[in-house]
Amino acid sequence: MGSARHTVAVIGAGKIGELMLSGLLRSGWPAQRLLATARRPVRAEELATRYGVRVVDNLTAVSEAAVLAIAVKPQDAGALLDEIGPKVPADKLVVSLCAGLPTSFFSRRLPEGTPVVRVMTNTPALVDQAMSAISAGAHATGEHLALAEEMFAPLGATLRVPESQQDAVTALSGSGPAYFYLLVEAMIDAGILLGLPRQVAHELIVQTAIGSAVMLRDSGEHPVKLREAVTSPAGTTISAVRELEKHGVRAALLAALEAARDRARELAAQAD
Ligand SMILES: NC(=O)C1=CN([C@@H]2O[C@H](COP(=O)(O)OP(=O)(O)OC[C@H]3O[C@@H](n4cnc5c(N)ncnc54)[C@H](O)[C@@H]3O)[C@@H](O)[C@H]2O)C=CC1
Ligand SMILES: O=C(O)[C@@H]1CCC=N1
Repeated sequence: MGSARHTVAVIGAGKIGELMLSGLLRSGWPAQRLLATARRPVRAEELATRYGVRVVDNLTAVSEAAVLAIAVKPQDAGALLDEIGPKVPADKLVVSLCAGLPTSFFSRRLPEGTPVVRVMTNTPALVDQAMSAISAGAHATGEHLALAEEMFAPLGATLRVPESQQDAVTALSGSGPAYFYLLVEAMIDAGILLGLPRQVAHELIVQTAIGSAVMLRDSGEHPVKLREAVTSPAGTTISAVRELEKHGVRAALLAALEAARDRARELAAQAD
């Protein structure tokens, strides 16, 4: 499939589809090489005005685009594939962004030989800090993977993973931003409990989150080492850590991510 600047159609441009469109545009992908589809006319109008891309119906997208990025909810993928599946020429690349759905879900509904790539990205794509994990399905070659990487690299980091890891990836990095936001929200509430004005608590915690994240990425140190460096003997941090352990925060995270992984599997079973 060669290099970039193929026409990419985002089928079902909701939250994630819009992030893809805006990221590709920021990276210099020409607007005339992007198409989007939407169910509601108001949404179509909004996307066309905001991004200057053509919003078309699904079948037009299928015939005009070289790459079809499927960004509908997993629960809507079956109906979408009933509509477009038989009409997709086998030389198109189908890129699924859907949580849970294996590439075989698409392959079974597409003409024999159609390449399918599965990508799990996340919402920090909005600030070019996404984590996108990319897997080849049946008929997807190295070239198809490279093209998918070319589309997602401008949105942040990319990583190739075996498809068998994608449900776990979804639990970790796909849903991951939500866990961090929840932690931040809870810590801001704790600041209120301690008597700080909300705005002050917000500023303290957000900058602390950013600083900690940059250190995690750039210091090369294991998180245990970074935490130990904060934890003074008989100090404040260890008192807080004791409470976190007492309340089972570590076990809660293990159980939470396992539940997210299981939900991804359920979505696939329900869609089939
Ligand atoms: N929100 C997130 O953080 C992430 C979501 N995903 C995946 O991305 C996909 C989309 O998720 P969201 O953007 O959050 O959902 P969303 O509901 O915001 O977007 C889906 C869009 O698809 C449209 N749609 C549904 N059926 C359609 C059809 N037949 N033709 C045209 N448009 C159709 C809907 O109207 C909606 O605008 C899901 O499969 C989800 O698993 C993946 C990674 C992260
Ligand atoms: O909650 C969800 O199902 C989607 C997939 C990963 C993040 N959001």
